[in-house]
Order: sequence, then C-alpha cells, then structure tokens
Amino acid sequence: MTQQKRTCVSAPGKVLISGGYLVLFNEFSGLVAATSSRFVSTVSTVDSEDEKQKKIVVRSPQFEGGKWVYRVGKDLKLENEGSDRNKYVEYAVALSLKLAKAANPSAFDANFTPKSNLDICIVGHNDFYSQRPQLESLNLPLTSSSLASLDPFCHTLTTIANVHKTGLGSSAAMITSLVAALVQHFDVIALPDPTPASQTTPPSKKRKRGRSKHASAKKSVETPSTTNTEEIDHTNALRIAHNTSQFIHCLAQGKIGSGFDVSSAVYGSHTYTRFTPSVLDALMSECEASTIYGVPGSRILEVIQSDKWDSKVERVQLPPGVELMLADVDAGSSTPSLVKGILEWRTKNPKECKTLWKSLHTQNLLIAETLRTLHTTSHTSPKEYAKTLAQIKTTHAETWSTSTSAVTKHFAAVHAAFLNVRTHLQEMSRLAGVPVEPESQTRLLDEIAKEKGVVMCGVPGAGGFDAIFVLVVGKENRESKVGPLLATADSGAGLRREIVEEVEGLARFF
Ligand SMILES: Nc1ncnc2c1ncn2[C@@H]1O[C@H](COP(=O)(O)OP(=O)(O)OP(=O)(O)O)[C@@H](O)[C@H]1O
Ligand SMILES: C[C@@](O)(CCOP(=O)(O)O)CC(=O)O
Repeated sequence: MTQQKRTCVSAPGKVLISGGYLVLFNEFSGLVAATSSRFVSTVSTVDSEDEKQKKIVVRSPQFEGGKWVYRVGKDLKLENEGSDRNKYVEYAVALSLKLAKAANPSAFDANFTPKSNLDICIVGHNDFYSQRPQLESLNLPLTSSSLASLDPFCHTLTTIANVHKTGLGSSAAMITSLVAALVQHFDVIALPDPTPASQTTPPSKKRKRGRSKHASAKKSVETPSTTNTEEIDHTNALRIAHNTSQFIHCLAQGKIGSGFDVSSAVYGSHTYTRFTPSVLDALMSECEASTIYGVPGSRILEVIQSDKWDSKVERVQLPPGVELMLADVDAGSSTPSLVKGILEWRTKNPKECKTLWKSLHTQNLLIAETLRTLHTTSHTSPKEYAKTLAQIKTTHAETWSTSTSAVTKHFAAVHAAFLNVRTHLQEMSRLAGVPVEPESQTRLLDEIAKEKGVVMCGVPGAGGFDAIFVLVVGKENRESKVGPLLATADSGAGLRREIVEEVEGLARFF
C-alpha cells in the first residue's frame, strides 16, 4: 500500500463546566472547557490494485471489530462490506466526501482517482474511555499514575458498542476531527500547517505520553489575537469544519442538540451560545426522507455556507495554574432521559423555571467573566498572581474572601458563584425530580470542596452520576480522597493539524 497524500487533524474533548440545559436555548450560554485529551483522525490516499472498485477503509484500532470497509458506488454511495454499521463514521465520511466533491471537484478527483483508495485511521486518547479493564488486565491499581503508564491510544479490550465512555464527548470529537481531516485532505479548507516540534520545542524537553509533541508550544488555530474576551475569529476553515460537523453530528444522533461539544472540538474553550436549530431543520428532513445519499452535495454545501449559522463563541481560558481534573465515576447516567425530565419540568412550570434559570445564568456569567479577569491579571500583574497561586494552593476557599489581595478575592468570587450554581442545580433536581446533582454526588463534592486549593467542583454537563470535575490549584496528591482522576484540560485549544510521527503513539498504526 503506497501512500500518496496524508492529512492528520486532532480535536479536543469537552467538559461543560456550567450552563447545562440552559445552553439548549440561545438566550443563555454554556462555559465549556476543551480537554487536552483529543481524537486524532488521519486520512491517506493510497494506491489501489483494483481500478474498477474504489474503496475506503476506516480503522479504529482501539476496538475489537473496529474496521469498516466501504465500496464507493455511483454518486459516492458507500456500501458497507461488513455487517456492523457505524452510523457516525459512515455519515462523517460519506457527507464530507459529497461536500468536498461539490466544493472543489478538481482537488477531489486529483486526490481520489480511480487508481486510489482512502485509508482512514481514528484514535482517541485513553481518557475518552474508562481504562478499568486495561488496568485490571495489567494488575495495576486504579490510580492516575497507573493511567499515565498506559500506552497512548491503548486498546479498550472491547467493542465500540460495549465500551464505557467517560463523558468527554467521544462522538463529537471523533466526528469533528474526521470531518476536518477529510475536508482538509480535499482542499476544501486550509487549516494552518502543523508546526514541526523541532521548530517549537527545545529537543531536551520531555513530552507527555499520548499527546501531540508540539501541542503546548504551537499557537492554536483559534487563539484570539489580543485579549481573551473578544469573539474568536471565525476563519472560513473553522466555520466550514464547524458547520459540517454540527450537521453530521446532529444527523447521526437523530436530533439537534445544543452543539456545545462540536463547537469546543473546533474552537477550544469558550462560552458558547447555540445556533438557531432551523438552519438545519430542512436539510435534516431531506436526509431522513431520501437517505443521506439522495441529497446532492451542492445542497449540503449551500446549507454549510449559509449565513444563518449564528452560534456565538467567546474565548475563555482557565487562568494559569488552575487545573481541570475529572473523576471517572463509571456509574453512568443517560443524558437524554435527564434532558427529557428537565424539559418536561420547564414546560409544566414555566415561571418557576424562568426565575431559577435567570438567577443560574447570572452566576454562570459571573464565573466566565471572573475567569477571564483572572487570566488577564496573570499577564498584567504576574508577580502578584504567582504569589496568590502559592497561597491559594495551601489554603481553603472559605478563607479567600477575607484576603486583602484583589487576585485572591477574584478566586473567592469564582468559588462563591459556583457554590451558588450548585445550590441552584440541587434546587432544580428537587423541583424537577431529576437527579442533576444527586445526593451521593453532593456528598462527594462537599468533601472535595473542603480540600485546600479547590476553586470549584461539580457535575459537568447534564450532571447525574457520570463524572465530577474539579478546578484546582496544585493538583498533586489529590486522588486519595477523590478517586481515580484523569488529568485533562490545559491550553484549551481547538482543531489542529498534526504530524503523524510527532503524535506520541500514533505512528504504530501505519
Ligand atoms: N474511536 C471511535 N471510532 C469510531 N467511532 C467512534 C469512536 N468513538 C466513538 N465513536 C462513535 O460515537 C458513538 C458514541 O456516540 P455517543 O453520542 O453515544 O457518545 P458520546 O455521548 O459522545 O460519548 P461521551 O460519553 O464520550 O460524551 C459510537 O457509537 C461510535 O459510533
Ligand atoms: C444537557 C445539555 O445541555 C448538556 C449535556 O452535556 P453532557 O453531554 O452531559 O456533557 C445538553 C446539550 O447541551 O446538548
């Protein structure tokens, strides 16, 4: 198999820190942190021995049965050779190809000639899936150092249908990285070139496992130019990758969600205000009525390029020194049934919901605003900021508000606002009879909140029994009380091109 052209793109996972449920409506917003854990999709045009039948092979080497072979038919109809269907993968590949052919036919034909096939490889960082079976098979205890000792992109020892996900948004990060890799491969978009590690990182610097070697040093594609409060520049490439991924993710899920997960996979950490769902309604119905293969590529392109896409993305970065950690609770909750319960309560009790959500939204905005202020302060008053971090790390949050330091007071304000958020979520759980912050999670969170350096901790996204997150200064030695933690967010960057050889653990799949 001789490779002619290769394109590799990664996209981060997500943690919705605040704004769960509210973010479904565009009068509110959600604060989403992109994680350092990423999906990496690699598309290669390879030589074919059978000129009569073009094929696309998609490999997901972390899973039993993780391989799908598609025969490419008339009008780019994909015919799955096996019996196992992966709708997310098939829709992402088929619709991206249709779009690519409509948008740039000559680049499409040049990179997918009758003498070539496509080889696609999809892998996700270990944090997307519970690693308990791996650790058990290796007789390793459930600790973060055991997690860190695993191979990057390690095998899950199971099938995709049976794997335990951790809630980092595997489907959104997978679809976004795959769609972006495909449209980049066929020159529909031009993301910035990947920067070789040799040009950005001193050779002596040790790099973390399973992460792109140039990740921390490289300027991310969506980094705003001056302050971190201004709206992120929606470059055309990101806009096309975003709109296409939103469309395909909605279609694969069979519904139009808020889309915060796809948005953070593209743009990184930000406050997200959703797009108006009607931009997709008609196209979704057309795809359902005549299958995705009955809809012309030009029609998809028209919707993707429409100026009706109105989601809003405002940059928020975690202040330096504040780290996001996640506990893989592995109990699990069904997001759709939680959402159903909350939306039913909202319909039946509009006044009660309006009052509670208005007040919740105020706290959510305060948190995002104060995190931005802290980020700015870390640049404008670096000495005072560093001094404060050292104090925060060794003290309890309840003592911060009495400090004379303005920076410490900002930390106290974030802490207090998030406690208010939790009170509101507990109230919503009670009123709606839906376990958004269930009592067992409340007890666990109250325990964690008492630890030194903890700025906030809560249930991410829809809540329930899935996971908990902690924002903490000085994360060392945390896991004894909290349980197995996955270290997650850092730079908060979004979509990024990669060099296969420079993503640790990736080259072995080629
Ligand atoms: N590594 C992968 N390779 C191929 N397909 C994948 C992979 N990971 C996820 N998927 C696809 O995404 C689907 C999971 O989507 P689902 O919406 O249930 O997860 P999610 O809610 O995004 O997960 P999470 O719990 O991580 O937030 C799988 O059934 C599969 O089709
Ligand atoms: C409840 C909701 O607002 C957030 C769900 O978040 P998560 O999948 O639990 O991280 C739904 C959505 O925004 O699509």
